[in-house]
Amino acid sequence: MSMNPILEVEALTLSSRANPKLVHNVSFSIGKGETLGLVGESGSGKSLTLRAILGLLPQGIEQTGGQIKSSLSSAMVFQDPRGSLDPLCPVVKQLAEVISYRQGLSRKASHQAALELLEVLGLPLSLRQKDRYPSQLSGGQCQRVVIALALACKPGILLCDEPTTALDVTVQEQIIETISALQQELGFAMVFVTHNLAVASAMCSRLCVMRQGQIVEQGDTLSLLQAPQDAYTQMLINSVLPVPVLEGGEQR
Ligand SMILES: Nc1ncnc2c1ncn2[C@@H]1O[C@H](COP(=O)(O)OP(=O)(O)OP(=O)(O)O)[C@@H](O)[C@H]1O
Repeated sequence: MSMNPILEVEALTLSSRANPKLVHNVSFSIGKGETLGLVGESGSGKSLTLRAILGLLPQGIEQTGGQIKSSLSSAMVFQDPRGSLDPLCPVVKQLAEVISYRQGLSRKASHQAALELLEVLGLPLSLRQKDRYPSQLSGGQCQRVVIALALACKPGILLCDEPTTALDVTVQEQIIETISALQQELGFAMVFVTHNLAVASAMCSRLCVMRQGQIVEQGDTLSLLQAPQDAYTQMLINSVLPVPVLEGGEQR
């Protein structure tokens, strides 16, 4: 648990009619500027936990136990970048509308702020024109826009739900670097969901390992990866494929 938490999730339980323990008794906290990773098998409740923090649970799912205390606002970067954007609205306009709504700026100032934010996110000038739509952007460029949309809310906590899963490996690395650099600059805390333990170890100071709706182990990232206490955590670490040894060469 963090010493001065800005987000405390205490004994969170999320239920649907079919399953009262989709997420069960989940507790963790994060401090200012800290990054906590949620890792674990598919369907273990990572995304639902993020959505509960955001206050946007899917229809049919309810919080039936525990509490979430947060002193700062949250914004979320979803898994599927293209699906997170309105295909019929120009990219700059989508961002300007969020800025206008969240920051109360005029139309002109919001447009200018949107252009600046897209530049910060590394979107080329050609794609920052007024008539550019999401379909004209690559997956990585869409994800940069989605991150810009989240940052337009000036969040104290950025909730990242596998933000690089839909992208190829080189673009994944660029996006991770961009998020890390922005965190350094802006100082937001993150809850970062990933299947990738290498990404988790690079991004997160602490990890929670989830299985079947529960946290089976949590702790400092290095200690947890080097000396996992729970059998499932050990299995998760062992399931990372080693880089094959090339004949006559050393393992890289
Ligand atoms: N809208 C929904 N209605 C009913 N059940 C849902 C809904 N969304 C998720 N669930 C169920 O809740 C459980 C947790 O789902 P969640 O999406 O949080 O898993 P996850 O750990 O994020 O998985 P993944 O890594 O595959 O994204 C799963 O059993 C899933 O089927």
